[in-house]
Amino acid sequence: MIVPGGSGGMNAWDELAELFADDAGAVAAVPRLARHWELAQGSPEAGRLTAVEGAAAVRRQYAESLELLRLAEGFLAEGHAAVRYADIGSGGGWPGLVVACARPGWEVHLVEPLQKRARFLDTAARELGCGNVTVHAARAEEAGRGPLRETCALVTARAVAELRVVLEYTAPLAAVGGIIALPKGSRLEDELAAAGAAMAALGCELAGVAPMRPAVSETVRVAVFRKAAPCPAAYPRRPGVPERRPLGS
Ligand SMILES: C[S@@+](CC[C@H](N)C(=O)[O-])C[C@H]1O[C@@H](n2cnc3c(N)ncnc32)[C@H](O)[C@@H]1O
Repeated sequence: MIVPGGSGGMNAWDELAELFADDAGAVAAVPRLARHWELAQGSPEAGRLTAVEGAAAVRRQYAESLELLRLAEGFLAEGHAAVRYADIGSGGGWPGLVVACARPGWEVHLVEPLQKRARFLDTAARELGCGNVTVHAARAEEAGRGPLRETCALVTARAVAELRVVLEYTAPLAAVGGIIALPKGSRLEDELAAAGAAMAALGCELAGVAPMRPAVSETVRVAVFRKAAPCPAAYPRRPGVPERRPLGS
């Protein structure tokens, strides 16, 4: 468990490095992640990026992002040294910019429609020396019809929408055979039960549900989908439609 820093003992960033000690990329990224946190807190252009503070932020934002990466990689095909990866609704950069820091060899695309957040992501990526990041100031429904369509080995989205909606945001970007990894809380079973029609329409299969290690989160599990078939041209629907009329509703 990550505990608050303070006088003596390990601070939360040291604890983060220890939690991911077997991931050299994550350990090497920790100083840049700490710098990202400073930038996020001090960014007037990005507005209020996260409600959590201090050591809790290190666990909620950074450990959960790295854990999502760890679990998703378990589902990626062998030989994924260079991966095109997209994060939808990146907000202040969780998990997309965290992954970019931990996997500098990956091509990372952050999709975030709010201009001030997209600007923050772009500035932060440059400040952190993440030359592998492209920020798309666009909605998922737009990005899913652009050059990224069906090209990504991995797509994530954290805290963006309910499952059947976020599948329509993410599935069009995943290559056939690619992985969509979505962290979810206690409503996962209900959301999965409601997502059957969306999965079938979008060419996705449930590959597994992977709980985070308790030291990272007692509650978050990652629903992992494999893109089994090409996404029909009808998806994603026009901006706003997936949320207003979720598939299967
Ligand atoms: C609650 S925030 C989560 C941000 C970040 N993923 C995190 O976990 O801290 C949701 C984000 O999704 C973005 N978002 C909402 N609808 C979207 C859409 N249709 N396409 C892409 N991003 C969207 C919002 O602008 C916002 O930044």
